[in-house]
Amino acid sequence: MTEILSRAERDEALKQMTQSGWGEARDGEAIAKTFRFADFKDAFAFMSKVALCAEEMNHHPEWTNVYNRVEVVLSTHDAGGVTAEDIKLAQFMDEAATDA
Ligand SMILES: C[C@H](O)[C@H](O)[C@H]1CNC2=NC(N)=NC(=O)C2=N1
Repeated sequence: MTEILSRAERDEALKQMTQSGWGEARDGEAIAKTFRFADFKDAFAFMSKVALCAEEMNHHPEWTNVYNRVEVVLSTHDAGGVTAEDIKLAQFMDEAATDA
């Protein structure tokens, strides 16, 4: 079972990711980011790429899509907080978004 990150570990990971727009959510039990794309097609292409990675990782985002925006919240439900899996998926999302 993936171990939950300590607050210090999570804050350290977040420090690196804050530059790319990730922030704390749910009182530290999740991380969140809103991605904006040129249009719906690009937003959906991003979601399709991430969906395949999430399935591969067996680690899934909570997300909403409105036209060119994708709002994402990541947390490890089984652990009740932020784990390395969330950081790994967040990093994949950042890369997938730049490919859009
Ligand atoms: C049964 C299934 O393996 C688990 O529910 C997986 C699926 N995807 C998941 N996704 C996320 N974000 N957190 C989890 O704890 C999780 N657990």
